[in-house]
Amino acid sequence: MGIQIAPSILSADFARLAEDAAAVSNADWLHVDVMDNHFVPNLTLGLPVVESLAKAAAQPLDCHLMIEDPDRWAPGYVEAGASSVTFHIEACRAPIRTAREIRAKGARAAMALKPATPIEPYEDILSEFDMVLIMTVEPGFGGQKFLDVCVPKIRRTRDLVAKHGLDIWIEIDGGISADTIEQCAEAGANVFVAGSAVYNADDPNKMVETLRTLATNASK
Ligand SMILES: O=C(CO)[C@@H](O)[C@H](O)COP(=O)(O)O
Ligand SMILES: [Co+2]
Repeated sequence: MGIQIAPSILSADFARLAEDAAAVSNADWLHVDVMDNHFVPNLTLGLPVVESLAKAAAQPLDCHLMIEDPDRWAPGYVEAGASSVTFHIEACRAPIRTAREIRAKGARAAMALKPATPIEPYEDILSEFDMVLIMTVEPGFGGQKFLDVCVPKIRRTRDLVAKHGLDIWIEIDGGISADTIEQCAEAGANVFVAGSAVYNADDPNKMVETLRTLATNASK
C-alpha cells in the first residue's frame, strides 16, 4: 500500500500547469480538483485541461470530481487520461455502476466523503472501490483549516477495510501540512493530498519529502 503524496494543483498557477507539475517531480500523483460551481461553490477546470495535463505531466493524475452528475462525467475523465477518478458519493445516483465503468476503462475508482458524511452506510459497496477519499475540509477551496473532527472517520474506515480483508487506499484531502499529516497517518490514511502546504513552500519538492517522511514515521 505505501505512503503516497499527491500535491493539489488547485494551489498551482493555472497558466503554468506543466511547469508546476514538474516542480513536484517527487510526488506520486498530481491531484486535480474538478469543480462545477454546483456541487461546490467554485469553478475550476474540466476534461480539456485534464487531457492536456495528462500528456504534459510525468505523474499520474488523481482526479477529484466535485461535480453534480458524476454518473455522466466520471468515465470521461479516464478517457482524458486520469489514472484515478474520485467522485462524491453524495452526488452519485448509481455509485456501483459508476465505479465499475471507471474500472472497466482502466483507472482506479474512488468514493469521496464530505466531512459530515459517514462511511458506515457504504460498508457493503466498499469492495467496488480502490480508494476512499475522506475530506478534512468542506470541499470547494484550497487553504482551509484542517477539521480534526474527521480523524475518527479515518480510523473507522481503516477498520472496515481490514474487517473485509480489502486492499483499499485511504486518501485525506484538506488542510494537510507538516502539522496535521501525522495524526492522519496514525489513524490509517496512506494517500495525502496537499495543495497550499506544497505550492506555498519555498521548495515544493522538499515539502513533498518532508510530508512523506512524517507520514511514513507516523504510520509505523
Ligand atoms: O479538494 C480540495 C478542496 O476542495 C483540495 O484538494 C484542496 O485543493 C486542498 O488544498 P489544501 O487544503 O491542501 O490547501
Ligand atoms: Co481535492
